[in-house]
Amino acid sequence: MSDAILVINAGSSSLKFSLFGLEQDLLDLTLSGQIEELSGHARFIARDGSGAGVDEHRWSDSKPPGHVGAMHFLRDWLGAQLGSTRLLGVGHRIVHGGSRFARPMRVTPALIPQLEALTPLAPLHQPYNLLPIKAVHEALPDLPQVACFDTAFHRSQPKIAQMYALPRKYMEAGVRRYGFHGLSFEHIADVLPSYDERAAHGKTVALHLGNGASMCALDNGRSVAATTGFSAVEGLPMGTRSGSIDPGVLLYLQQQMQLTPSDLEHLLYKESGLLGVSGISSDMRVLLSSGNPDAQEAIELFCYRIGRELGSLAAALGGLDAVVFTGGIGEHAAAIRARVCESAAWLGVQLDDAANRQHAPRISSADSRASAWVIPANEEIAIARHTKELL
Ligand SMILES: Nc1ncnc2c1ncn2[C@@H]1O[C@H](COP(=O)(O)OP(=O)(O)O)[C@@H](O)[C@H]1O
Ligand SMILES: CC(=O)OP(=O)(O)O
Ligand SMILES: [Mg+2]
Repeated sequence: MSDAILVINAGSSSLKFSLFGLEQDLLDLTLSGQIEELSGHARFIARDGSGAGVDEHRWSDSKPPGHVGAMHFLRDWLGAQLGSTRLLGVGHRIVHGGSRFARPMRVTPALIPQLEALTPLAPLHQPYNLLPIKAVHEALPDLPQVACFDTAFHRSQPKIAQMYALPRKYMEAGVRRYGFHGLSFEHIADVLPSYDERAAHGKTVALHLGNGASMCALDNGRSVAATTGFSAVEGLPMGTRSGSIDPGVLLYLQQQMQLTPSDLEHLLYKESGLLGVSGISSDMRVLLSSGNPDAQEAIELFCYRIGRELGSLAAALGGLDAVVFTGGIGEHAAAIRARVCESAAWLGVQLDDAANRQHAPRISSADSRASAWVIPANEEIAIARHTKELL
């Protein structure tokens, strides 16, 4: 009988899983998959450890599974796959750990309401993250579960980087910068020494450019600043999120254009970013292949904001030794990386065009003062490692 750890990454629109075999203390990916667009054109795809497809399924557009249906599907599907494999535990990505949880936590009945209480801080992520924890707890109460927080990696930031200039009572009430995508940045910091010692121990900006997008300043592998703050809306424009916006705009929209708080939430999280500016799609692939001028402007704004944030994070670091691209866009969109690197020429980044087109790990030229890298995102391995350690 073999042992395994299951990792679940439940997002706002997708449910992903990875199964890691555990042999002689080594984690080995044996199965992974995801159900995407849970409330739209829902589809399931599963792959084995080598990346070869093993199964797929589609739901009719009129009957998407939603989060609960997707979980039931996955429970039955995984149940059939596990055979004699013994599950040692389940690790989960939890977007918000608040100011309290700075490291992964073993799930107990007492922890669940504490995590639920953080829902107002991440209304579009936290409830979905908690759903599978509760489902596993109800079905298999003795199976150990571990909660791994996206915010935890950023607790190393100096206090000043975590502050807003509001009266102190608001900071004391939890209104502060938390930072997100921490599991992805932690993975980058973990593997960076095998790519570039100077980047690993120096001043590096990691760019997680996926559907959600953010950047993190790493000094010797520790987060010292990030573009996301109190919520996962701050910072870069994202697939459907606005990114940073003058708070005066929100007051104006409420007071003069009569948007309610829930209208504003929908606008900022679901209707803005690449989708809002292009009017076409939140998907970078669609925008890159579109001749529509609004789509091109959405891309231009995305890259412009990244360029400005890069300058800001380099200032927080006091220099720049390297940039690292990760996430769906960061790993696959050579044209976006080229634009970002071009805007970072003043910081010493010089692209090697051929390497960039091949998504080679090193995409900067040999004489580039700061190096540039493409490293695949792997939040799941970070979660699996924490889960193994806590068990
Ligand atoms: N080959 C590609 N070229 C350009 N963009 C891509 C490519 N593959 C994926 N992307 C983009 O990556 C984004 C999704 O990133 P991903 O990290 O997979 O998302 P999530 O945040 O949901 O995990 C989408 O905007 C998608 O268009
Ligand atoms: C925190 C966040 O933005 O997550 P995601 O990229 O999964 O939406
Ligand atoms: Mg993601």
